[in-house]
Amino acid sequence: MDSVVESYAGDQALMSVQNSTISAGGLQGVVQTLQAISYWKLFFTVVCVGLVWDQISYQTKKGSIAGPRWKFWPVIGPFLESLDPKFEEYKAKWDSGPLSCVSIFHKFVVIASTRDLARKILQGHKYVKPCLVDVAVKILRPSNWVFLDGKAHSDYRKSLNGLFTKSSLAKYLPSQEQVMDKYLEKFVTFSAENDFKPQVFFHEMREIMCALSLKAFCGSYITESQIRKVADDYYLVTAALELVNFPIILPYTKTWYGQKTADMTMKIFEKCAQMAKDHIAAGGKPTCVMDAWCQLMHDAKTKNDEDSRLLHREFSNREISEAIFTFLFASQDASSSLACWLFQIVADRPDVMEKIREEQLRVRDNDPNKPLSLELIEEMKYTYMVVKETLRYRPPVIMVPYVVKEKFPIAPNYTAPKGAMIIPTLYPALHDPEVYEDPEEFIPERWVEGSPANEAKRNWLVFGSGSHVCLGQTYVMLTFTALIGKFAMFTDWKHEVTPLSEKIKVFATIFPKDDLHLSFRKRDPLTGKIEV
Ligand code: HEM
Repeated sequence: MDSVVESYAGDQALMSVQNSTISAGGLQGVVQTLQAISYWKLFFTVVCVGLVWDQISYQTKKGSIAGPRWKFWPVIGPFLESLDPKFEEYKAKWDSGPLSCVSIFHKFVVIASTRDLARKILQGHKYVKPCLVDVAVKILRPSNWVFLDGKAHSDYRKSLNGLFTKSSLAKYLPSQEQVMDKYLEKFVTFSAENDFKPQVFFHEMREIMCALSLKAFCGSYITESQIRKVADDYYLVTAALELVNFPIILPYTKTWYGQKTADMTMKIFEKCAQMAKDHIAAGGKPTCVMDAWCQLMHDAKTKNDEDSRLLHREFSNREISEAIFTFLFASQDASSSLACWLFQIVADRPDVMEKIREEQLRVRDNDPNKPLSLELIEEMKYTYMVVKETLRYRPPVIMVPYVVKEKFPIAPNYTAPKGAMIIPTLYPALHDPEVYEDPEEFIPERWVEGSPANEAKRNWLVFGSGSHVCLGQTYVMLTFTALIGKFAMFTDWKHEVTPLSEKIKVFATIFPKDDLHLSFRKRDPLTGKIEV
């Protein structure tokens, strides 16, 4: 970099601009000088000044925190590496210091890798707000609630909280169980078609997650073919919202396909919202998130406390569809990541599988067909701990990008500049050896009540913290405890361990690098007999 700066700095153009400006002593002199220099000289002068400015700006913002001494690649910074992010590179960055930085194009990025700094950012809503890629506004639409900040955001959030309470979630379980039963069969059939030889299950895991969410959100208002269409196309939205993407939507590009898929999905949701309104208006009982929302609006009419007043207005079908789309957006990648690791980890540990199976039958009094209910899931203490430990061991979301709204004195020796991206990392806190003994080991029992892990609430950053903490966290714990329990009872699945199984691939969230090779067979839950 030094040589680049020096070679441009040596260019006579810069010198001649300065000298003649001073001697002419006025505007006329400047104009004459500019006329005298060639376009090439002017061009190189501008480039040169830009490069020097880029380095100075980087140095000023970096201050004393860890990070490259200079921007090795002028202007672009480590842009090319960011196109193919590697977990090991992220980890090296976290290990380089509690606060570190990089600069990509004009974006200055601060990374916080200790528990306390991560929490400080997540809870620092006075200084920061969530940062989505530029194109997200177009895909999720500018009117979407996720772009609200401060009081407007917290009021809107309050009106949504009622959709994810335990009592509301209990009402979505019957339709979710239907999806689980369907996919039990589907995974076995898919495996049979490949002679039960292990095959990539990454896409199947994404599909079941999408189907489970859509059923919980839209209940019976969404048809099977609509579920299939959204599940098939949803990856186009993930690809469109990758951290590095072209901010203008041009036809037939990734972002264009992403926007088309989002519009198609929101259209479906709008129709479902009207059906939910009609159902509740006719005195029907809520069975999905949309119903629950309409019921809350309906019930609020006769109440006048502060929270009910937030629901006094009629949320339009379009508004409901946009919010439900954000739930799908927030859930799809993280849930697929959890599903992949959970099925891999349990298959690789027969003792864990055995304990889950034993518990599943015990809590059902040996009736494997006992329907799912909130009370039943709450008895599945061991299975719950397996889900929780998977989330700690392989947290789906490793970093949460925020943007600095106003100068943020994050540490005694460092103030993050306005406009910078600031990223609290969640992984290091969840692998902190001071809190989790043998953090690289998978130990579900570490979560028993009263244990050091359970008491260390400040380290539990899997779902974030503060005003944007995950809205779906209870949903995640209940759904996954129920899901892995049912699969353990009714199927026997084998995982083919490859050299890449334990390696981490970053694709928005984290996945096994070999895309998960599995095979499922039917199993009799009472005798343990496996169908061949
Ligand atoms: C394993 C699954 C999941 C993980 C690990 C996860 C994790 C997270 C994290 C880390 C955040 C950012 C929190 C912060 O900034 O402090 C978040 C936000 C959010 N999550 Fe989740 N999530 C998961 C599933 C879900 C599901 C299933 C839903 C919906 C049903 C959901 C809805 C949301 C929403 C709406 C937000 C934004 C909240 C706001 O801005 O107020 N998430 N999640």
